[in-house]
Amino acid sequence: MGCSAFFTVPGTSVNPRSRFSTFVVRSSASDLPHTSASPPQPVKQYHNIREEARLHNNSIAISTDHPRFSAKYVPFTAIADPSSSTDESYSLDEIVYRSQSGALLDVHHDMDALKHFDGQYWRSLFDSRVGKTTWPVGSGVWSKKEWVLPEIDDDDIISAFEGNSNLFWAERYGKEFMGMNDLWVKHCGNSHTGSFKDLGMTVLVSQVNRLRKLKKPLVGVGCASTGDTSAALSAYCASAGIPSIVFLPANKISMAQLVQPIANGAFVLSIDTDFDGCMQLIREVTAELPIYLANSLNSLRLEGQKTAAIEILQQFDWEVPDWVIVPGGNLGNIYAFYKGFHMCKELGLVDRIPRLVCAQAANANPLYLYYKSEWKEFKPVKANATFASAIQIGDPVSIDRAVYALKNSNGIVEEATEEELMDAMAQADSTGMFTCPHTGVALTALIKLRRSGVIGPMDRTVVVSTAHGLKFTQSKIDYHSKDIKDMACRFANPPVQVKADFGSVMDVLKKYLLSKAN
Ligand SMILES: Cc1ncc(COP(=O)(O)O)c(C=O)c1O
Ligand SMILES: N[C@@H](CCOP(=O)(O)O)C(=O)O
Repeated sequence: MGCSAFFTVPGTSVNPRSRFSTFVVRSSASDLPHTSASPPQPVKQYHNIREEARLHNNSIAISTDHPRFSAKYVPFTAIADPSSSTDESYSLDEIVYRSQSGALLDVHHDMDALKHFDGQYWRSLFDSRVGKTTWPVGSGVWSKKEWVLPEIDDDDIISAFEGNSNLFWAERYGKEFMGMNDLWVKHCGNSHTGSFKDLGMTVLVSQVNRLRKLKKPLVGVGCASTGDTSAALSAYCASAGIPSIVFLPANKISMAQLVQPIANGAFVLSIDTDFDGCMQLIREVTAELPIYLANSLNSLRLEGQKTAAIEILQQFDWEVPDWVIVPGGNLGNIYAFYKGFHMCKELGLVDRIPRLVCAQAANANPLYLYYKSEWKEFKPVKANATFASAIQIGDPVSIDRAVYALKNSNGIVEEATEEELMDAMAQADSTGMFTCPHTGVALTALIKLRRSGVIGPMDRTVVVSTAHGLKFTQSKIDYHSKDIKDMACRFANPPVQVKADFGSVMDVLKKYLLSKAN
């Protein structure tokens, strides 16, 4: 390169006309290694995408003549019943999880400020950010930053460019098993730690990062988990260099989920109880120790999770699907979906919201029972073992949020037995997906609602797949080995043992091809 040689950061290419060109600084010759092969007049480049964000303020790419975007905590009761007027509210920089009366909190955005721009403006802004590596708005969550955590400094954000997950057209599954042409699966499990929890955890851990810089007394972040929250928490904390502490119910989560926080350096407590027991313990512990609570009881999480709903609308070019089906456990996510859709309607991006379906495992179905009682009386249940182990939850913390979401979306609750959910998962896999058992629960709800005619053949329907199937391989192995007590495993596809000789291989292959030719 002679005199114009560039001294580059390894692994980066230097294009002087790139958006990074303002960061190229000519170094003095004495800064540089001098060999006879490299003459001493290079240019040193030390850019990175955070620095670029610092200079350009990528997220507030909006003119300054608008009201300031802001958000605060308010009691959820004020959202659910606006007539119960209260002026109780808290800054997002406070460490608070419940209202004075013990109610859940909600992150409330200054909607008047957001309404300064019309729906078309927001659609174009969000669309312009998809598929980029711009910090932080290249993330599917932070591309909606003004609606998520508008006041956080881009520099405090901890992101793995989560979100922007595939919305899969389930063409063959839809046609062959559902008689549908417009069936979609939102693969939220195709994500950094393999579940939708990344969407919420980037927000929560970013805010913790900010709180620690503000010298708030927080030594670490903790959660109770059925395996996915703990994986996301430990990964984002590890990325930020913040200690994470996870409470796991002993022997109730998959091996793949258990190894995630271990690998990411979390302090892992395996506790001889179920998820509800762990949840109770983490609530007590976070009230006593400088550990920030990372479960969805903390409404910050839902701000990130709601972006999956916005993303679905965006992926359909802002056309609203008829149905969205979400598996439910602790019940934060169904509300997050509702909130995302509702904000899009309120801010004029769309003119209606989809009907929501929450799907539960029959072995852990407190919401389903409540729905069936026509919302008369909620009773927590003792959650029994289920292959959908991440939703083995009997006393969901977000029950009030879920009921609100369902009532306001003309929603439905369905349930799936173990056999139903495993068959649905296997059937979906046989058409090219690799789903988790929780997705099997959601697919079962779809099967039932199609069978009863509630969901029509032409209805555009989205099934939310919440985790990657690779986290749950043991359940698939058991199913395909027909190794599950009292389950027919109708769609099992076990491997065929065959002798290592040409004749034996030919015999089994001919038999197989004949069965396929018919
Ligand atoms: C894979 C998976 N699916 C679904 C859920 C249910 O989400 P929520 O607890 O928000 O209802 C969870 C966690 O609870 C999960 O880990
Ligand atoms: N499935 C969850 C259960 C906890 O839910 P959260 O959303 O309240 O953290 C998990 O993976 O731990």
